[in-house]
Amino acid sequence: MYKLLIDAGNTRIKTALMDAEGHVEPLFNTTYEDLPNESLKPTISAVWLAAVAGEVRSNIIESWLREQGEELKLHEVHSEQFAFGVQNAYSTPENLGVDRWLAMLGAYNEQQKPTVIVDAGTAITVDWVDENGKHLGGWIAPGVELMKQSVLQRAPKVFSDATQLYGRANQLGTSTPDGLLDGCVNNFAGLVRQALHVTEVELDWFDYRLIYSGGSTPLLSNDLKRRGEMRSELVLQGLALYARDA
Ligand SMILES: Nc1ncnc2c1ncn2[C@@H]1O[C@H](COP(=O)(O)OP(=O)(O)OP(=O)(O)O)[C@@H](O)[C@H]1O
Ligand SMILES: CC(C)(CO)[C@@H](O)C(=O)NCCC(=O)O
Ligand SMILES: [K+]
Repeated sequence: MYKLLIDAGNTRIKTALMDAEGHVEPLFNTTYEDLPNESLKPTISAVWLAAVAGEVRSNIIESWLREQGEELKLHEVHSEQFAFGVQNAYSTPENLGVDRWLAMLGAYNEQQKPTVIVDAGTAITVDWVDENGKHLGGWIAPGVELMKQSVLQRAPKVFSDATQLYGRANQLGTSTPDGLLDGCVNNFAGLVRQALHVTEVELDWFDYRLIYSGGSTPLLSNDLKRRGEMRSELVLQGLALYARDA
């Protein structure tokens, strides 16, 4: 029997299976539209869900689970004030996105070190956790795709019939579409550099862990990528802590 872990983001759904020994294996990563094409083969005993995308999208997942036939017990995880060694910085802890919460739990339970987590998906979030598991706070900024869309919506002369899919770090655009795509990617890169600046100059951390996750991470320049680890499955690792504990 396996436990099914589900990280339901605003764009994508990422899943993993946890076996009886507590080992976690990735299962699938898909969109809400394509979820009906997925089916559960192994026998599942229960489901652990982290959902940030609201009721409509949670309903899509719940109805998909019902279609899988078995009577599955669904455990929805929410952000807490304190769990698995991590102390939430929010005075209203449940307001913190459960994806951010679980990524911090996943990271801190691997290594009790000062940690910076950058998750670049629909939105870009940055969170800081110190060596005692204290969440110091974080940032929420628009994701790279959202930045592009927000300019397109409000500036009629900016268009985007780009020949390339993504912008380029450290490059200068010489057309409207390239300027827009490159501008958005470099805005993301600038946010990461600012996060490192705050970490090193304001917090005075020097030996710290930098973790990246999310679909836009490949857009960062190599020098920034080299400074961190790519760990897009950390939310699932956080869910696994709850699933193992049950
Ligand atoms: N190969 C890629 N290269 C660059 N950007 C990408 C790539 N794949 C996806 N993206 C971008 O990543 C962002 C969303 O990431 P993705 O689709 O992986 O969801 P996610 O990171 O799981 O986000 P969420 O958790 O919000 O669902 C979008 O801006 C998308 O354009
Ligand atoms: C910021 C996102 C959208 C990132 O996925 C998610 O974590 C969320 O909806 N958070 C709620 C608000 C907060 O974290 O303060
Ligand atoms: K996410």
